[in-house]
Amino acid sequence: MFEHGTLLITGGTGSFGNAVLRRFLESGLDEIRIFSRDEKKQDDMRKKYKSSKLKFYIGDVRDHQSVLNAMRGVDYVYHAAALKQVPSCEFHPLEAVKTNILGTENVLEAAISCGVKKVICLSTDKAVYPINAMGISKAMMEKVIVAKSRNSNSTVICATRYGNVMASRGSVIPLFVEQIRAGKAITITDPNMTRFMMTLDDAVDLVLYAFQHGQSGEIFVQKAPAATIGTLAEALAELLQIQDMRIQVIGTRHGEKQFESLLSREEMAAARDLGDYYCVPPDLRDLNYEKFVEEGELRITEAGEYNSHNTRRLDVAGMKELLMKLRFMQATAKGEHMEPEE
Ligand SMILES: O=c1ccn([C@@H]2O[C@H](COP(=O)(O)OP(=O)(O)O[C@H]3O[C@H](CO)[C@H](O)[C@H](O)[C@H]3O)[C@@H](O)[C@H]2O)c(=O)[nH]1
Repeated sequence: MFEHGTLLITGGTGSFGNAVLRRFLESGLDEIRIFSRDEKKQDDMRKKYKSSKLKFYIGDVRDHQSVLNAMRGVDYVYHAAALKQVPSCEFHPLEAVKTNILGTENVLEAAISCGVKKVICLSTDKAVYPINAMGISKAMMEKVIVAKSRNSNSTVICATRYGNVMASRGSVIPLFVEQIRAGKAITITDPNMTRFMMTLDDAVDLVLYAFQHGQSGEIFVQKAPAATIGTLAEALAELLQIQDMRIQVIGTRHGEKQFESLLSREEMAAARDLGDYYCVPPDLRDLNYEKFVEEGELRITEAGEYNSHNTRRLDVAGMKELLMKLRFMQATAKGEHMEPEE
């Protein structure tokens, strides 16, 4: 899709950064810059990809100067750097503010001042009706994105929002597999809890779509099916041919929702349905606030949110089919060991 140019990936050593990089290495880009704090992971990537297109920048999105140094001469930015662990953000909320909110401000300001053409920022369903510090900081990040997009004529700024990425590092699927392999009981929080189920490949498709079609201030949302955790556990047991799987119900963890929402009611009222995706246009009410204070909208009253309880629900067969699209599960079902999806 890119004929030429330079792409900067913040958080480029993480799973999203890596997945996007793999796709973009085959594009016409001249240079791809990986920006992260992690020297060791950068070195691993250098050895793994062995590409002269790749350039590595040590820095932190919290440090404006380090972002600016990496931004000069850049055409496109994929901003994936974030603190994304729910528990750590809960205990250290100001760290989430610094990385997720102020770090994004730094990236966008640097991009605007360096004349970058397009920036795509990564968000999460936990930013919708947020209840934990990670989600709240990502919700604020989205507000910063939309506010910045109002003031920037030359740099297009968009976001993509996802549900859970299946089999990502530290997530429930590799955990259940590990527990099953060790002959332990699997620890289910609540068998009726639902989550959107999405592959990393789907996530990358949405980034490409946003780079191609996004207008400033738009948030692109991946439509996805959902499943209960009980269904997920049953599907895994069938795929791994476990007859007598033991289950321990441990209860809901702190900061955890029974279901996730990908679009709020207000957003659903305004969203464009693009088939596989929704596009939420920016709120362009001007700074006079008149419409905000004095006018309501009936279409908001009539709309309903889009969440993992009311989206298409996978049964055990559907869940198995989706799981088997993952390289991680294909290897696991054959009894091979594979690291979680990167
Ligand atoms: O032992 C467990 C762990 C999880 N779950 C359930 O499995 C689902 C998914 O849990 P994950 O931990 O895989 O994903 P979360 O939705 O909790 O959030 C994860 O993905 C987020 C990114 O969106 C953050 O990275 C976060 O820290 C990380 O835990 C949830 O319903 C959870 O209750 C269990 O049943 N048992």
